Formats: sequence, C-alpha cells, structure tokens
Amino acid sequence: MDLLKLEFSWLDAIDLLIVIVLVIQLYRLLKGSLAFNIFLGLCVIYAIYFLVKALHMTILTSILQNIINVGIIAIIVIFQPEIRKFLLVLGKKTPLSKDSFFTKLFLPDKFKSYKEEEAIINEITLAATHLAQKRTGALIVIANTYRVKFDTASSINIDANISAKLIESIFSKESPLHDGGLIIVGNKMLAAKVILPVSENPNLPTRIGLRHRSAVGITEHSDNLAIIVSEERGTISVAQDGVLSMDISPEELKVKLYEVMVDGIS
Ligand SMILES: Nc1ncnc2c1ncn2[C@@H]1O[C@H](COP(=O)(O)OP(=O)(O)OP(=O)(O)O)[C@@H](O)[C@H]1O
Repeated sequence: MDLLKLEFSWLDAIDLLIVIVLVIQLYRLLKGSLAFNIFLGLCVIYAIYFLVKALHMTILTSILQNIINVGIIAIIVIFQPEIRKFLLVLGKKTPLSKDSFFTKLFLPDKFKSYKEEEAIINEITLAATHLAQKRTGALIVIANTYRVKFDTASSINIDANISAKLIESIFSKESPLHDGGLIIVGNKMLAAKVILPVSENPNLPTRIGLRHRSAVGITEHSDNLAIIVSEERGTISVAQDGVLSMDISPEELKVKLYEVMVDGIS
C-alpha cells in the first residue's frame, strides 16, 4: 500500500516536472511574439472559466465551455507555426537527435567537424565586426536547415564558401548584392539580396527600421539566427525566436554562433 503511495507521488512529481518543462518551453517560444499576447488572452479565458464553474454560474460556464471547445481548433490554426516549432525543439532534445549527447558519443567524427565550424564562426564574427566599424549595414541569416524558405524572386544564388572578405564585399555599398539578406546554411553562403518577411510585432522598439524588423521576421517561425549590422549606429544585433538582442559585442555574437552552429541550441 505504502509502495503504491510512493509510486503515485513519484508519478505526480514527474507529471508536474513535465508540465513545468512544457510551460517553460512554450514561454521561451512565444516570448516577444504576437502569439504571446494571444496566449495570455487564452489563459485569462481559461481562468475565468474555472472561476465561474467553481461558482456554479451555469450560463456563463456553458458559454465559456463552448468558446473553449471551438478555441481548440482556433488555437491549432493560430499557433500552427509555433506548434511546428515547439515540436521541432522537442525533437531536437531527444536522445537520437543529431546534436544530442548520445549521438555525439557514438558518432565521434561529429567532433572533427567543429574545427570547420569554428573557422566559419570566426569569419562571420570578423565580417560583422569590420562592417560595424565601417558603418556598413548588413543582414545575415544563419539558417539551420537546407529547407529554409525565402523569396527567390529578387535573390541571387551564390553557393560560395564562407569568408569574411566575401561577406564584407557583398555588403559594401558599391556591391549590387548589398540590399537584402545573405543566407548561410551549413558551410555555404547560399544566396544574397534576399527579401525577408518583415515582423509585425508591435512590441519591437519604434526606432528600428526594416533591416532589423525583417531580421526578427525571419526568426519568428523558424530555427534561424539573424545577424544585423546597423548602418546608422555601427552596432551588431541578433534576432532569434522573434526576439531582438540589440547592440551586442563581437564576443557575444561568437557565443550565439556557437550555440547555433556547434551546440545546436536555438
Ligand atoms: N524585407 C527586407 N528583407 C531584407 N532586407 C531588407 C528588407 N527591408 C529592408 N531591408 C534592408 O534594410 C535596408 C534599410 O534599412 P533601414 O534603415 O530601414 O533599417 P534599420 O533597421 O534602421 O537599419 P540601419 O540601422 O542599418 O539603418 C535596405 O536598404 C535593405 O538592404
């Protein structure tokens, strides 16, 4: 009997832990995005529903019950990109995902490739630092998958190795490729002059323009990291998960790039 009780309490603890982890993941995913406000609105509706139910207010309870029933479908439609991303994050943390501890343990040759990634990180950081010093605007997207979707109508395919000098020349004001974003996937620069989706998040600072807004936009529904060099202020910023971290140092940029390109954290 006691054993049964113990088992129950363990299960309860695990249950609670899983719920906490899921809520934290959900919070991290939605933080700073428009969906976060919708999420808060839904929490308020749920809270009111439980309150009126506890108070036995039958009419209000049945109205809210109906709203919640329809709301499940609405949630799936509204949060479709977030749900997709949430599942992606969960998949990444499984023991068989490509960046997991177990995979690295049994596939030690993954470690060998870090040298190449370190070199790439240094090149990108160097380029961003030089561009910031020269107050040359730039927008670089580090995409985590080859399936990255971007508008190809105006973009130019490059498929080149990553080098600081090439990145700097792409964004130099005389270059025909300097407008728009540069897409990097793995160890290649895939395309330049890419038009990115502009974020409609009303919580972004009003002083930022389209370069920063489109950097946020491309990270809102995908696993990308976007690096922005401000032409106006000569500073480096990054966008990730729809959140903009402004005016970071080259060292901080390096850490971000490590997280994305080596640790596979996003
Ligand atoms: N949708 C877009 N996708 C990619 N790049 C864009 C997009 N819209 C604008 N840009 C780039 O941003 C440049 C304009 O930047 P703008 O001054 O509006 O932004 P900002 O965030 O204030 O940046 P900065 O601090 O460098 O001035 C354009 O010349 C173009 O290169």
